[in-house]
Amino acid sequence: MLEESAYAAVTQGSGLRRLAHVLTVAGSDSGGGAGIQADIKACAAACVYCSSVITSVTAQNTIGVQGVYSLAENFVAEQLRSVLSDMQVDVIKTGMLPSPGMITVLCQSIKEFPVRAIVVDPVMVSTSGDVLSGPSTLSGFCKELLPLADIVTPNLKEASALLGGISLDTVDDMRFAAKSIHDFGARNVLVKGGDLPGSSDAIDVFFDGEQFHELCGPRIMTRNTHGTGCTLASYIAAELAKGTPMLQSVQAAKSFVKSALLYSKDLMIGNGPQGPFDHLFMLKNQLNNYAPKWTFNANSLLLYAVTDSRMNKKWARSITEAVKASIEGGATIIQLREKEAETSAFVKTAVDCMAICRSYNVPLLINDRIDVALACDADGVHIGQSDMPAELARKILGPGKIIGVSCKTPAQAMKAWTDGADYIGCGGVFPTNTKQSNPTIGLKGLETVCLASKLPVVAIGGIGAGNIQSVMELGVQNLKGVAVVSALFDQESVATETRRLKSLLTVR
Ligand SMILES: Cc1ncc(COP(=O)(O)OP(=O)(O)O)c(N)n1
Ligand SMILES: Cc1ncsc1CCOP(=O)(O)O
Ligand SMILES: [Mg+2]
Repeated sequence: MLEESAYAAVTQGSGLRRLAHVLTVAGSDSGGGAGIQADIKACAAACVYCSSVITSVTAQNTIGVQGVYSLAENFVAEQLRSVLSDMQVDVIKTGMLPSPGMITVLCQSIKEFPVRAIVVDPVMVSTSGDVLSGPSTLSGFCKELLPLADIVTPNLKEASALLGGISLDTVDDMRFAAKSIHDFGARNVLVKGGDLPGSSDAIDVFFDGEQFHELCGPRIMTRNTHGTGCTLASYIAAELAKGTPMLQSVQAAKSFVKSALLYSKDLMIGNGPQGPFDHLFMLKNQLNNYAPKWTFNANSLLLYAVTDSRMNKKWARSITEAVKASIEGGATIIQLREKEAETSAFVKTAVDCMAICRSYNVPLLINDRIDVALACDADGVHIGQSDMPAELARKILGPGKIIGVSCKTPAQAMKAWTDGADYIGCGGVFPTNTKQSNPTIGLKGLETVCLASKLPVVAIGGIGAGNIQSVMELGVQNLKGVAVVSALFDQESVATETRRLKSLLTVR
């Protein structure tokens, strides 16, 4: 998942690495906003290698499609053979497939050279309204390609076309469409509701054959939406290629498209009504808000130091001194939990602590305060059930920041995951004076939440030298560490106590 290297670098016996690899089979957009060009940029943004088989060349710009020149089917077959017989493709993503014969050729290649997943974007009509693959391809999509698809991503028009032209006007209609398209054999269906009238939000319906998920996001008011469908499908393919699970891949792709549209909303490329957006926006954002999410490594949860200004005051040390000592003792991630600090003092301390943490390459998170996290360019935030909702925090912070959410139940853990969190903090495990009115869940409760969580977990609450090993001995694979306040900071020597806990965590 996230801790996997963005490059999905598999170190092989020889020391060689390989990149996660998406093959896009799609049409070229001379304007560069959609088609093959969008697919390659989306994969590049997701740090995934992208090879390309071109099915058709379009003369296209921000005004519309001026011409389409489709390649001979046997030459598409030749391109497919060249790539698939030589390279280790993880995922195939399909876009414009202009003829039934092209679909047949593709399905034959998929059967001859199986890959880990197939993502089908059933491109039929361009955003400007021009037909890119006509009704003659419908049967090929439904009968040949969809049964091979791991996910298909139609917009409302495409979903309607696949279902014989039915009208789709409500979210209930979209659910019906998702289920009906699933019946063609696609394992997952994402019906995109961007065009659904009468709603300020864009609602997509995801169906995995058992459960429906409504994925809501704000409608971003911009002319620069050309290529969003291609980009979404390619980003899903890229995430799948890295090993991310399906629903999470869809969410990562939605989050990426949203950030790209927001970043590009005032761009002006071309004079027509629909402009392209900037896929590689994160390369340009010096503030790092859009830095790729893979900077989070769940192993950094191992010894998680959470500060407390009252305790540090009691022992006559500053927060910066306490943070530095805990890192020198072996803390692997820091959270500034300064409940009583005034905003300006908190920001100043946070900026100083960031400088320390950066110099040691240890991530620093801010408790509760998204504004402070933004102000000091922290690595992320930790929020509780009554703080800013994680989904909103993700919207504000973008995909590049770490978000942790406190969870006591499997349902909360599931929600944290669908909201786009990176890890959960689970507890209080044992009673503690640091947070007295907090109900405890015990080791059993911790185990239950870990087993239900799709995210890495850090245990918190009353943990110290006497019980740290009983926590880690639970031996649940996604329990990555312990978060500690008083056992580090209500002590005379922070470095000594951190070292003691670290050695207990690392004994074999
Ligand atoms: C790692 C970690 N886990 C849980 C918490 C608790 O956060 P929250 O529920 O928001 O309570 P407060 O810390 O705000 O009192 C945490 N801070 N860190
Ligand atoms: C912030 C928090 N959330 C759950 S318990 C807790 C306090 C943990 O403090 P300590 O490590 O001193 O028990
Ligand atoms: Mg909180």
